[in-house]
This record gives sequence, C-alpha cells and structure tokens, in this order.
Amino acid sequence: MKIGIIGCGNMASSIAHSIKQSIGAQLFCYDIDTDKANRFSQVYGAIRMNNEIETVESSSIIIIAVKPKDIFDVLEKIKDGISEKIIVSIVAGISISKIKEVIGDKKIVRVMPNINISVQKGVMGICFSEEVTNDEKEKIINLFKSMGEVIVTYEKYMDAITAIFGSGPAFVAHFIESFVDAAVKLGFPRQESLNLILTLFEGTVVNMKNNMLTTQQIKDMVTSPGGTTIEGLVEFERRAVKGAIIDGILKAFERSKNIL
Ligand SMILES: NC(=O)C1=CN([C@@H]2O[C@H](COP(=O)(O)OP(=O)(O)OC[C@H]3O[C@@H](n4cnc5c(N)ncnc54)[C@H](OP(=O)(O)O)[C@@H]3O)[C@@H](O)[C@H]2O)C=CC1
Ligand SMILES: O=C(O)[C@@H]1CCC=N1
Repeated sequence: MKIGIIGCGNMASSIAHSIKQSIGAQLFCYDIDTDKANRFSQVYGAIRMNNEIETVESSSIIIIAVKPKDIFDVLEKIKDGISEKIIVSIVAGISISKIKEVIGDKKIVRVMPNINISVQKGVMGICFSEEVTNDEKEKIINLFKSMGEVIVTYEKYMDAITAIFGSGPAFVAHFIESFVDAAVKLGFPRQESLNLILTLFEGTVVNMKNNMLTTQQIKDMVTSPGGTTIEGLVEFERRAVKGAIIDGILKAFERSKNIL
C-alpha cells in the first residue's frame, strides 16, 4: 500500500508512527516546511516529495493532515491529479461536500482520529463519499483499525466525534493535570505525582473494563458513608464540575460545526 501524507505535523506523526508499528506501508510525505518534512522522513522512513502533486502521484491513498485554514489550498493544488485515488481528510470541521466543491465528485474519506493512534489506542470516526467502493471502504477501515477503534458513521456525527474523541486527549490531560496540581499543593513532587496519577487513571479504566463496572458502581464501591470521598464528590457537585465538562465538550462541538 502506498500512502501519501500532506502536512507532517502532530497528527501525521501519530499516523505514521502507528502505520510503521503495524502494517508497514510505504509512506510518501510533503510539508510546506522542508525541515519538518525532512525530520518526518527520517523518523518514519517516508520518502520526501517536493510538492503536493508529487505526493498524490506516488500514492494510492492520500492523507491530508493540514490545518482547516490550509486544506482548500492543498485541494486546489492536487485536484487535477486525483483521478481514482482515495483522498482521506483528517481535517476537523471540513465536510465532504466542501471538499467536493474544490475537487469534484472524487473518492473522499473523512476520518476524525485522535493522537492516541500513535499507541494503537485511538478512537476514530470514519465516513465515506458515495464514490468509494465497498472494497475500498474495507481497505481504509482496516488501515485505521490498525490504529485503534473505528466508528464507521454518518457524516452528521463527525462534529460530535471531533469534540469527544478528537479533542478528548487534551481534555483528559487537563483532568490529569488537576490531580497533579492537587498533589503538588499537598506537598508531593510533580513528576513522581504524575507517574502515580497516570497509574490511578489507568487502574480505574482497567478495573472498569475488566470487571464491567459502571461509573456509578465504582463510585459506590469507593464512597464510604460519612467518609472522605463523599466530601470530594459533594464539592464537585456544588461547583458543577460535570456541567462544566459537558459544556466544554459542547463548545468544542460548536467550533467543529463552524471552524471556518
Ligand atoms: N492534533 C490533533 O489531536 C488532531 C488534529 N486533527 C486535524 O488534523 C489536522 C492537522 O492537525 P495537526 O497535526 O495538529 O497540525 P500541525 O500544525 O501540527 O500540522 C500541519 C502541518 O501542515 C503543514 N502545512 C500547511 N500547509 C501545507 C501545505 N499546503 N502542504 C503541506 N503541508 C502544509 C503545516 O506547516 P506550517 O505549520 O508551516 O503551516 C504543519 O507542518 C488539522 O486539520 C486538525 O483539525 C484531527 C484530529 C486530532
Ligand atoms: O483542536 C482541534 O481543532 C483538533 C481537532 C480535534 C483535535 N484537535
């Protein structure tokens, strides 16, 4: 499989890392910043191309991993070389119909991954334009399945997937940071606290998954009547922490709907 990547930033690196670990496809890459493209090429064994169109010509699947403001520029440059190739956009908030406005009725896949694909623990939404055949869909789904869990979905759900799973790692990191700050406030060193708190999060997740526990069951098991945990939970409720988190995710959802 020959995969071209246009834009060699954070997400492209996560994707390339995952592909290298799992299916080992031949990668071709291009970034407007030559130093970045060179580094990417060295780290992931990708062949560096001189421009967007060369990248398209060398590949059968082309992943566009530039910021939303840059995608239309890229599409303009590649539109004449696409033919039957598959264009995969991971760009937040840009619909298949917007992409078609520039390149026409081509084979287009929209994927919303998250950075956890670099450790094969991503959760990603995928939807297809009607030009993509069933065999091609299967190929793309298998490619992304090597990076984590795939939700094959309708495009109308992509903004929600962006807000929950695309942005999710940053939100989770924010919660972890709150625990670390609390530990530092209570006199523990930051780095040691971070490592232990990561085990706290991981342990809770593994416990819930392995024992099929709901959030309520975990809370019931931990919260002794009149004990310490209820004091913390009551304070979280008083400060509407859950409402603030939900509102934060809804803000991300609104932004995904109106990114440009
Ligand atoms: N980061 C994340 O967790 C996620 C991001 N996404 C989406 O992925 C896309 C990429 O995000 P991310 O990797 O974080 O962004 P980055 O800014 O890290 O990477 C984008 C790269 O593309 C380069 N670029 C800009 N224009 C062109 C061009 N015409 N041709 C080639 N390269 C170009 C940029 O260069 P320069 O910086 O010089 O402009 C930059 O190096 C975004 O659209 C985002 O919505 C989706 C899911 C999760
Ligand atoms: O913040 C962003 O816009 C991108 C999309 C999802 C995660 N990062």
